[in-house]
Amino acid sequence: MTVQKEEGYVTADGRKIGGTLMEMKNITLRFGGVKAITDISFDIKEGEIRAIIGPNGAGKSSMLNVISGFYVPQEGEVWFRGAKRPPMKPYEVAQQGIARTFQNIALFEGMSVLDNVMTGRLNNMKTNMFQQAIWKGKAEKEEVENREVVEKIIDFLEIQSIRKTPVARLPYGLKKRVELARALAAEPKLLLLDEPMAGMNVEEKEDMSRFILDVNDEFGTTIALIEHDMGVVMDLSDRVVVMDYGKKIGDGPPDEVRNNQDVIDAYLGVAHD
Ligand SMILES: Nc1ncnc2c1ncn2[C@@H]1O[C@H](COP(=O)(O)OP(=O)(O)OP(=O)(O)O)[C@@H](O)[C@H]1O
Repeated sequence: MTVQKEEGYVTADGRKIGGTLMEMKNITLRFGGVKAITDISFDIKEGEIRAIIGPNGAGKSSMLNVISGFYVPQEGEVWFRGAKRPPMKPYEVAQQGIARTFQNIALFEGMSVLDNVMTGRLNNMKTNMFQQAIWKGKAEKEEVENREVVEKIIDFLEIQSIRKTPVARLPYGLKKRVELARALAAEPKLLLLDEPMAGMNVEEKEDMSRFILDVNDEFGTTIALIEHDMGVVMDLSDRVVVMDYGKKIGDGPPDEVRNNQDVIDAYLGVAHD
């Protein structure tokens, strides 16, 4: 088991990483007889970019789904912002400040980019539909505030020119960027990215990498991601958890993980499909 440290650290490039934001303690998740995750512990610190990697079927998606509240593990504890999290619905987890993107894009294809990004703010709205109907002023003020946040993110991700375009008409790489914009619109404390580069060409991957780094830098958003592209993972991440057959076989900065013999055997050095 890893030693959990409360304090932060300074990265090789001089960024200050804060204390523990999330802690997974001895998580075990089963689907019937299949153990997708076996007794895994790790933490995510404020402001860091944390990757979860491993061969196909290692349990990465299952772990992301535990973090996002989609699956409740049979054993173990999930701690977030210093408190043990009781079993929660995904929307409650979202309200706590955890947003995510999906492996297969999950946008409203017929709606414009702007409207899609606005849906990311639904959890942040204080007035409900009834209040909006009878209390126009307050709802209008909220709408203006929401618009401001959304426009800032649209500018930041450089998608101003397509804000009125229906998502269905966009190329794949831009759709992925719109999905990132929608997740950011919730102003999350922790952003989960499920294979953000999957299916992208080299140029699209470079763009996405830059945006992920800029989001982390500009908004201070803590990011946890699953990714198959090893080059991307090693370049982007501050620390990496490596899973294989549901178990944790490595945990540390990219250079350390890269030289871990178990990791080389399981994933990096050995062809795996
Ligand atoms: N809903 C489910 N029902 C039953 N078994 C599942 C379910 N989801 C995952 N599994 C099993 O749990 C194990 C881990 O799967 P998971 O999808 O988490 O791995 P992964 O590392 O994300 O894989 P990939 O890289 O291929 O997406 C696999 O053996 C998988 O078949």
